[in-house]
This record gives sequence, structure tokens and C-alpha cells, in this order.
Amino acid sequence: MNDILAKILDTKKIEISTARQMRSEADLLREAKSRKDVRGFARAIEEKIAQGKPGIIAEIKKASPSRGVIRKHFVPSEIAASYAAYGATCLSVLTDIQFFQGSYDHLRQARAACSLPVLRKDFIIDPYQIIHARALGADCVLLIVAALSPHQLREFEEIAIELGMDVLVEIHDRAELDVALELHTPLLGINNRNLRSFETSLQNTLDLLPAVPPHKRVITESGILKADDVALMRQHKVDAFLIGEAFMRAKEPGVALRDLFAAE
Ligand SMILES: O=P(O)(O)OC[C@@H](O)[C@@H](O)c1c[nH]c2ccccc12
Repeated sequence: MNDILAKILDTKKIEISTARQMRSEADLLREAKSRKDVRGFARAIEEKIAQGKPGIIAEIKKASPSRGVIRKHFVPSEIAASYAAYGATCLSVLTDIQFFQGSYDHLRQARAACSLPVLRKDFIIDPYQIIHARALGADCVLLIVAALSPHQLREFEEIAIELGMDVLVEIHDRAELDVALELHTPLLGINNRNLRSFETSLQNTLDLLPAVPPHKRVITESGILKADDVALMRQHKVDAFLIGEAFMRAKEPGVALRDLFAAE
């Protein structure tokens, strides 16, 4: 696996073993369980869609391996407040340090600045990170099928649910879809960006749609940049979106969100 995802996952292993030395899993678990402040992530999306509006997960990310630095003026609390003011449904906050210039503090600050449910956006390969997510305040975790075995996916979903969080399972192709369908979560993210090559095509969501059973909530992820992209997805009954770059490049991210969905 000589690709970007493989590099990220190798780095994660080191990050996690260092984190474990700083703080034990048992200690983290105590903190995670003592928090009684979970915000319903999946529920927020369903409520929006029930009102006939799109569910919008607005992402807070400073940089990415494919784009470099996306946003120089980066204040997570300001961005979160702006998203909330202009109608975002949920937040997604990158906590990966090495490749996305994220941080745990970004998540804490963003969540404290609004009342929206928050997804910890990271590459989860160890239960420690799920427990850490809740200790930080996350309401949902991302599980990437390309990064995990079917056994790990089931085990990790269990741990997240046990802590009261929702799970967004991310797929990229048909084989991954079949694995994801074994999980309980209704939230199915179809990434238009291949995490191995970083190429993006919205056609990826459209191609996989017919194979998705009706009880799953499809969230189209990555590469949604213009109103036409939103319209194309809505025509195909895709009502939930995960969008980062298009908002992060704008002066006022919330305004960009409102404008992108002005026709909806
Ligand atoms: O910035 P974009 O193209 O709107 O994409 C957002 C989000 O989908 C993307 O950041 C993403 C999707 N899956 C991921 C997994 C890890 C890191 C990042 C991601």
C-alpha cells in the first residue's frame, strides 16, 4: 500500500502510542463517561431533511494533503459561529495534526462556540481515539472502511454507541459499501475523493446510489463546490452533504454555505 492513506495510517500508529504514554485509556474513559452532553448528530440531519431542507455537515479544516493550506485566517470558534448562524446542521472538525494541520483544540473551541453536533474527523484505527473523541466533546466519529477490517468496524461502532455517539461510516466503492452495510449506523458517507489517489469525482456518489438500501442516509462527501453540484445531488435524492473546501476558502464561511444552498 504505497499511497497517501497508507502513509497517514502509519503516522497514526505512532501518534496513538505516544498519546497512550501521556494518558491511559482507563483515565480517558473516565472522562468520556463523565460527560453527559452528547448532541444528536444523526437526529439533527433527519430533522432538517424532514423539513424538506438539506442536511449540511460543514467542515472546519485548515489544510489537506492534496490542497496544502486552504485557509490562513483560521479561528475555529469564529468559523463554527458563522456556520451555525447561516444554517449548518452539524460540524465536522479535522483533528489530524500531521496531514491536515488540525488539533484537538479546534474541536473543543468549535463545539463551545455553538450548539451544533460535532463530528471528529480523523483516521480512526484504535478504540483509544473513539474514547478520546468523546472526552473532547465529539458527538459522532468517522469510521473509514478503507482503513479498517470488518471486525474492527463492528467493534468500533459498538464502542462509539456505548459512549452515546453516532457513527458516520465512509465508503468509496462498491466493495466497501457491502462491508459498510453490515453496520447499524444509518449514516453512510460516500466519499467522492479516493483516499489513495486523492482524485475527486461526483459521479462516484451517483454510481453507488442504486446499490444503497432505503434505510441508509447517504451523505455525499468532498468536491461539492458550486450550486450545480448541489442541484445534481438533490435531483438524485441525495439530501445530506459534507463540505469543507468550498466554505474554507470563503471570507465568511457561513455566508458561503448560505449562498451555495440558496436555491434549496
Ligand atoms: O473539502 P471538501 O472537498 O468539501 O471535502 C470535505 C470532506 O469530505 C473531506 O475533508 C474528507 C472526507 N473524508 C475524509 C477523511 C479524512 C479526511 C478528510 C476527509
